[in-house]
Amino acid sequence: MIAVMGGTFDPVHNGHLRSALELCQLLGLAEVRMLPCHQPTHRSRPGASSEQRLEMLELAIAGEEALVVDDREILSDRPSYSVYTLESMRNEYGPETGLCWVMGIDAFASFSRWNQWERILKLANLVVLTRPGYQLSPGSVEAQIWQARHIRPEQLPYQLAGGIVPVSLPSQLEISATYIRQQLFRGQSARYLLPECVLSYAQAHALYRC
Ligand SMILES: Nc1ncnc2c1ncn2[C@@H]1O[C@H](COP(=O)(O)OP(=O)(O)OP(=O)(O)O)[C@@H](O)[C@H]1O
Ligand SMILES: O=C(O)c1ccc[n+]([C@@H]2O[C@H](COP(=O)([O-])O)[C@@H](O)[C@H]2O)c1
Repeated sequence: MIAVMGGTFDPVHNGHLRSALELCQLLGLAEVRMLPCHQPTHRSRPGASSEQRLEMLELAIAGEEALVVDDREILSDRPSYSVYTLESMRNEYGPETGLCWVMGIDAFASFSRWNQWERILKLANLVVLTRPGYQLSPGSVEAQIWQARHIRPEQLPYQLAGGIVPVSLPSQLEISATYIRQQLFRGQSARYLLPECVLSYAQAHALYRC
């Protein structure tokens, strides 16, 4: 089974890293693939370039066997639609490999607005990480999809795609890249929210400043 956590990672922080590591342990996976997007279609242009976000991610996970960078979106010159990415992964890993797209429930809350979301569910399972303070709106399309498709983590090895697996990880670190960027814009410290090497990189490259 292949698990991939897509993100803008502008910058990557301990909320992403700790979640990916704990998920890897919880599901008994060899690794989680960390996939930075290149040209986000759903949000404004990131503060750091694709190459800088990729370099920060590489620094952050250096020496951690359970986390692996997947640079396929950055190497591709087209808009970063997850459906294309999952098609590419399906072609690479073949029809018999289970694929899991990992996301926070905040991201899942707008899943019905993703490009070809129904096709995404034909290509992969969704692993949705619960986060304090985030809930699906009752009656929303996402709440209906959730209701219709949720499965338990133990069922994942037998389901190649189409299931939704809610996961509550032990660490629920309420860290966001938005807050980190705000701290740096204000000239305030962002220490302990992200790896020191990533913070040093951001400072050395004058990222997230006015
Ligand atoms: N602290 C966290 N704990 C668990 N999942 C997270 C956390 N922060 C982000 N995620 C999830 O990681 C994925 C990538 O997130 P992203 O790169 O947008 O980070 P972010 O901190 O939410 O950034 P921003 O504040 O810029 O929107 C998304 O699926 C998101 O839900
Ligand atoms: O394909 C889409 O339409 C789509 C819409 C919103 C988000 N995504 C992907 O979801 C991942 C998390 O997005 P974000 O904004 O939380 O960093 C990232 O890999 C995005 O490319 C994808």
